Amino acid sequence: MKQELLQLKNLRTSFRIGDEYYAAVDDVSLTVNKNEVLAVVGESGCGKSALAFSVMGLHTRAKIEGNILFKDHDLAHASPGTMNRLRGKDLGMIFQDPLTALNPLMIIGDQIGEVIYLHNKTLSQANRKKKVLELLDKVGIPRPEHTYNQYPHELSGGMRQRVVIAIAIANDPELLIADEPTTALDATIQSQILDLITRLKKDMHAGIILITHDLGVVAEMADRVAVMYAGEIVEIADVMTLFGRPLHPYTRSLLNSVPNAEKDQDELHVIQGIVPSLKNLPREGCRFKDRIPWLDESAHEENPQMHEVTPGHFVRCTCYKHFHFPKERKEEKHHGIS
Ligand SMILES: Nc1ncnc2c1ncn2[C@@H]1O[C@H](COP(=O)(O)OP(=O)(O)OP(=O)(O)O)[C@@H](O)[C@H]1O
Repeated sequence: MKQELLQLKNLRTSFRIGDEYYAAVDDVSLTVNKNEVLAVVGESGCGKSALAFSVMGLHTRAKIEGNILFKDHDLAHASPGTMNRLRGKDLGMIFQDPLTALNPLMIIGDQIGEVIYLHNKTLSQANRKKKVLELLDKVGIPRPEHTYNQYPHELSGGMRQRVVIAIAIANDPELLIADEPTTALDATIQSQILDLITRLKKDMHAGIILITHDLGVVAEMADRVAVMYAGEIVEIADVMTLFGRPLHPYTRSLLNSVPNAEKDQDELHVIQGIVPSLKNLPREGCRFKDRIPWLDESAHEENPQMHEVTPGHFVRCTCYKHFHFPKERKEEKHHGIS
C-alpha cells in the first residue's frame, strides 16, 4: 500500500529579477510516497533544483507559494527554526558537487559527527564516533578509521560523494533528495554511487526525490517519473509507463523516440530551441508550443491542464493527442483515421 510522505500542492517558487518576481517552479503538484524513488527530469534550467531547494527550505530570497506538506508541517510556510530541526534529521539532501558540500577545513569524522550531534545531543562522544564509523562503512568507505581523520581534499570524488551521502543519511531521514548526485563523477563511480542509493532506499524505507537529466539513471532507479519543462510538470507516470508510452511531445523528445506529428513527422527528431531564460519563459498557454511550431494552434489548450490518461499517468495540454507512435499511426491509417 502506498503511503504518502510528501505532497506538493500548487507550489510556485519565484525569484526577483529587477522589480518583478518570476516563477521558476510554477503550480507544481505531486506526491512522493514512502519507499519510492520519484525521479524529476528535464533540461537544464527547467526548475528541478529550485523545486528541491524549496522542499529543503534552502531558498533565502525566493517567494514560495502553495503548500509543501510533510508530516504535520507545511514546509512552504515553516519557520527557520522548524526547517533547521527537520533538515539533517527528517529531510536529507545529497548535493551535486561533493567538494562544495563539504567543509574543507574539517576532518570527515567531525563533519558527520556534527550532523549527528545537532539532532542528538545526548549521545556520548564515543557512541557518536562509533556511529560515524558505522556510517562510513555503510556507504562503502573501505577504511573508516583512516577516513575519519582525513580532510575532503585527501579523498577521491567518489569517496567524497560517499561522505556526503553518509551526512545525508546520518539521522535516518524519511525523505532524501538527491540533486544530480553523480554529475560530478566519472562513469564507473557513478554506477557505484547509484547502487549505493538503491541499497539505501531498500534499507531505510525512505522516499527519495532523484533529480537528474540522465534517463539511464531514471530507468535504473526510479519508480515514478515527473518530467519538468519551463517550471511546470508536463508528464508524470510510473517508470514503465513513461518509457513505454511517453505522451507529451517534450517527454518523447527527451526519450529520443521518433514520434510522428500529423503534419511533419520528422521535426521532432531534434526539438528546436532551448528552455527560455526565467524572465522570458512563456507564461500563457502551452509552454512547449514554440518548440513545435508546425503544430496548429488549435491543438493546444488555452489554459493547459493535467489530464489523467490512465490511472496515475498524467499529461499536460491536449497537444499530446497529435503525436502518434508508428504502430498507432499504422492502425489509424487502417481504420481510416489519418
Ligand atoms: N536564486 C535565483 N535567482 C534568480 N533566478 C534563479 C535563481 N535560482 C535559479 N534561478 C533560475 O530559475 C530557473 C530554474 O533553475 P534551476 O536551477 O532550478 O534549474 P535546473 O532544472 O535545476 O537546472 P540544472 O539542471 O542546470 O541544475 C533558471 O532559469 C535559473 O536561472
